[in-house]
Amino acid sequence: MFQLTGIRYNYTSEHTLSFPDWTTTQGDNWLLTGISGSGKTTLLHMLAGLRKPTQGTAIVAGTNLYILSGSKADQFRGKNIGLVLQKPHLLSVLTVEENLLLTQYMAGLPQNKQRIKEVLTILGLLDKRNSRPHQLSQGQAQRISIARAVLNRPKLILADEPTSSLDDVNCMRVLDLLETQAAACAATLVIATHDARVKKRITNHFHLDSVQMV
Ligand SMILES: Nc1ncnc2c1ncn2[C@@H]1O[C@H](COP(=O)(O)OP(=O)(O)OP(=O)(O)O)[C@@H](O)[C@H]1O
Repeated sequence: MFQLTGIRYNYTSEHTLSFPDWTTTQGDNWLLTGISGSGKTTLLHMLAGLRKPTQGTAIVAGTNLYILSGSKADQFRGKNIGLVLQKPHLLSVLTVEENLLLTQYMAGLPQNKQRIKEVLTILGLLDKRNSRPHQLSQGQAQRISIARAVLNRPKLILADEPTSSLDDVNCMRVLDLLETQAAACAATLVIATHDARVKKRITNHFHLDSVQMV
């Protein structure tokens, strides 16, 4: 599904992160683990095309990610990659439904309120479609960010510490949602986490050994 080769990232000239190569198959679920500072978030951002590595290539869904730029990169990401970040990053001036319409628009897809209704129904949030982000609980906002990530039926879903601030019940609920929604899209799912509760559930592990500095 994706293939990362020879990836390095420089935050500064003295600070280069070097990542092992990584290949996944469509529909696999993966855990991305490693101690704090080992580069999990940096790697997820590169997989999403939000950061370009200093060296290396990423083929995602058959496309060479880093040769895309501008609106082409945005549209590719919007159609093919669903992102669940630590904080939901919903636009506060828009309602839940408007945030999701924006997700379709950014991907260059036609407005599809029926699909929004379907996803909100699956996630138990249809009654929140006219709410603004500040009117949601933390758990509800987290589920909206999952709704946004799966809305365009991506081929790859990336989640960065999606459960770290959740209690056990909500942790399992979020994992169930991520797994079932990824399966429904036949997407590859990558969850970056420190959370031992998540580690028990997913068998494929990609571990960043230590801070990979060269
Ligand atoms: N904006 C930045 N400028 C300089 N260095 C950075 C920046 N962001 C991250 N780093 C460094 O890059 C390394 C990897 O950071 P990253 O956030 O990817 O790690 P992580 O494994 O996700 O950590 P955590 O588990 O604590 O979230 C760390 O050494 C960090 O200090």
